[in-house]
Amino acid sequence: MNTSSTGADIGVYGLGTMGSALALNFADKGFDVAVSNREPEWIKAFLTEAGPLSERLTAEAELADFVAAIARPRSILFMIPSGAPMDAMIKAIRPHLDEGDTIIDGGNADFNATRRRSADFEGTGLHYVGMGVSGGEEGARHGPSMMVGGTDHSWTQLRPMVEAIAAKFEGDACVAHLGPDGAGHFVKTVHNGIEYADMQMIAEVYGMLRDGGGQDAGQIGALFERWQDGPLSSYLIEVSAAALQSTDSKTGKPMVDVILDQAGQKGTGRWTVIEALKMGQSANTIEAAVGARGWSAEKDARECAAPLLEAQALDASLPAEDDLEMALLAGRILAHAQGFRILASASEEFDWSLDYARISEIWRAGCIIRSALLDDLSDAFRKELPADHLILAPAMRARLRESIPALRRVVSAGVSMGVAMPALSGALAWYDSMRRARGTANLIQAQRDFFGNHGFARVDDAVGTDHHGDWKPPA
Ligand SMILES: NC(=O)C1=CN([C@@H]2O[C@H](COP(=O)(O)OP(=O)(O)OC[C@H]3O[C@@H](n4cnc5c(N)ncnc54)[C@H](OP(=O)(O)O)[C@@H]3O)[C@@H](O)[C@H]2O)C=CC1
Ligand SMILES: O=C(CO)[C@H](O)[C@H](O)COP(=O)(O)O
Repeated sequence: MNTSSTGADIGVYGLGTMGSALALNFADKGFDVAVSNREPEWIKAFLTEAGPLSERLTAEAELADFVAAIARPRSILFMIPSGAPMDAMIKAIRPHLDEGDTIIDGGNADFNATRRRSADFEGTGLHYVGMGVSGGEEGARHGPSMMVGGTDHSWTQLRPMVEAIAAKFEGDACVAHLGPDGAGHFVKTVHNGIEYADMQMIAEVYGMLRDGGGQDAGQIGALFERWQDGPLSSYLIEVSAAALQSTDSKTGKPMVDVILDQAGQKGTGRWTVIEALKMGQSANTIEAAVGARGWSAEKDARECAAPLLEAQALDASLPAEDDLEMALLAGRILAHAQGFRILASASEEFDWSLDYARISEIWRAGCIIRSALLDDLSDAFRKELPADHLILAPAMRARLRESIPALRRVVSAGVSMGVAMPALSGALAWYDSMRRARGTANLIQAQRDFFGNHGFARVDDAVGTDHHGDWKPPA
């Protein structure tokens, strides 16, 4: 057991894509890093890749030696698959830890597991941090956005190191302590939900231009590249533009044309939707994006259906490029608003006091959903926000006033042409539901009371919920 206050500043366990990049980032910023990995042969390869930075690295194959190489109180970052592997590693490392040490799970973890593990650590003198990390390999190596959940003790210990390696937006480090236990992993999960929605909406516009407009990948990529200079400027538009303009060296075809149309998913989008539904919320734009990945997986059924089901399309022309751009902007605002609505519900449910302005700020650089919009969102959260709803912020209302007509034209064209736009049309449906003071749930309540005697509140007595209807018998 190491009782010494000397040793590495931090330990990084798991030298895969993210762990190795983060370890090098820490070393680059002048921190001494102890590293280890399940398969020890990767450690040697990693040290070779580190080049001169290896001077700052201490590599240990045995868990006990790895822990002993870190100065106390220790910060030990795990970048491994969450779930069972993380539980097993906690069990294995725990006997080697000392009072004040912190274990950090930097993977994409289910926040429920993070809350459970944090509760297990409570009162033991050990600390558990759930830290969402976004930015992929490049971000991890040169500046990720990080969402930290855990105790103040751990944050004090970690802060100088994570601020040093984080992406910077105009000098501001894109990392924050967002709350206790699962707060950081929850915010990362919702970040990924918004990521799914934004990716899906971009793919829907690609689909309209390809299937409705007959454009090739290069043309669409060039259009997206031009959009980088406007209000849609973002990492996801940038990578989509580059991907569409890439060529497969094997066939000479556009890269995207040789990729099977079945999207993978590791769970964070689905968790966003599940947690939202559990809290009585529906982020339908995010749901549509998760659902669309599910539909994409049904390749055999779609191939079977293609010659059997007709589009029976109506006359419509391809929307103007400006309309497509504005429709995507409206969809992006609405998807973010839905994500922040989920965060607000969770903050209330788990008593986290999440700071939405700060969350927008740490998403402005380093992470996958970074975009010009996020700077406006952080401003909006710091100013007047009627009913705590992002879409009611004056600046967002102005953006929506400009862009909703385009979203209507694009969704109408998609419906007429038979081009599926589940996320964009879902965003519009949400907007139209939210702007209607009197919706249609009065009929749902009538139906419930009619067949199940469930009761309802009256417009002239909204407090009581036990009113029943004077129902006419069915004919
Ligand atoms: N890739 C990305 O863009 C992002 C990934 N993440 C998250 O970061 C974490 C790591 O992802 P990534 O680096 O991409 O994954 P990789 O597959 O590149 O690396 C996985 C690492 O975990 C180790 N590992 C796997 N299973 C176990 C186990 N049962 N016990 C101990 N160690 C194990 C592997 O060790 P070995 O070499 O022995 O196989 C390897 O070091 C994941 O939780 C992921 O969700 C978060 C943000 C972005
Ligand atoms: O966390 C990430 C980015 O923020 C990872 O890239 C994540 O793997 C993306 O999710 P999925 O694999 O489900 O598309």
